[in-house]
Amino acid sequence: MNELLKIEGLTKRYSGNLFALNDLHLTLNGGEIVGLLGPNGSGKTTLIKLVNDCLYPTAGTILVNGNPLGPESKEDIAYLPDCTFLNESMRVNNLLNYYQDFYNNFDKDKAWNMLRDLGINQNARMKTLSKGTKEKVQLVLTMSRNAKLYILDEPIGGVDPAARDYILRTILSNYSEDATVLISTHLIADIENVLDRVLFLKQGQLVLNSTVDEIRSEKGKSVDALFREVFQC
Ligand SMILES: Nc1ncnc2c1ncn2[C@@H]1O[C@H](COP(=O)(O)OP(=O)(O)OP(=O)(O)O)[C@@H](O)[C@H]1O
Repeated sequence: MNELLKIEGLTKRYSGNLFALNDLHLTLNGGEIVGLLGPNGSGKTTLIKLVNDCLYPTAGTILVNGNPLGPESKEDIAYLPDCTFLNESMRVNNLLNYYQDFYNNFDKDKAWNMLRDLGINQNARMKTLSKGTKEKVQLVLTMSRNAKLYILDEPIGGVDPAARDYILRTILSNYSEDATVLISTHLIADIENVLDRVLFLKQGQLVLNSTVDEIRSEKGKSVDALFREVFQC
C-alpha cells in the first residue's frame, strides 16, 4: 500500500493557548474515500489548511506521497476550500482555461462534461451564479484534476439535495482507483454510503480512525448514529 498522506505529531496552536490540533498522527493510503468528521471547532479546517500548506504548523511533519509540502504536493493535491476562491468577474469558460494553464493535470473535457450534466452555462460570469451553483463550479474544477489526493472541505453544504446525489456520484466516478478523497462534512447521513473510512476529530485529536464496514459490523450502527453518540452535547 502506498502512503499518500503521512502526518506525525501535527500540532497547531493559534494565538493564545488554544490547541486547534494536538499531536495528531494519521496515515492514509491510496484508493479510499475518507470522511473527516467532527463537531464545530474540532480542527477539521485547520488540519486541511495545514496539509495544503496554507498554515504553518506549531510542530509535526506532513508528507504527501513521500514528499514534504512544496511544489510536488501542490501538484498531487486537488483542494476545494470551504469558501469562494474564484474571481467573481470571470466567466466559467475562462476559469476552465485558467485551470488548464495553471495545472498540468487538469482535464478540460471532463470539466466541460460535468458542467453540461449540471446544466451550468459556461458563458455565465461567476458573480451572476447562485451560491450553490458557484460551489458546483468550484467542485467541478477541483474534481477535473487528475490528482492523487482530493481534499474537499464541506463540498455539498450549499447544494440542493438532488444535486448532492449527482455530486457524490461525480466524486465517486472522477477519481482514479489509487487516489484518495478526503471529505470534511457535517452532512454525514448524505455521504456515509460513499465513504470507505471515517476519521472523528474531537478537540484537535483523532478519536476514531475506522472503516465504515468495521463501524457497521462491530458497533452495529450507522456512522451518523455513532457520531451522534460520541459527540452528544
Ligand atoms: N485564525 C484563527 N485564529 C485563532 N483561532 C482559530 C483560527 N482558526 C480557527 N481557530 C480555532 O481553532 C479551532 C479549530 O477550528 P477549525 O476551523 O479548524 O474547526 P472545524 O472543525 O473546521 O470547525 P467547523 O465545523 O465549525 O468548520 C476552533 O477553536 C477555532 O476557534
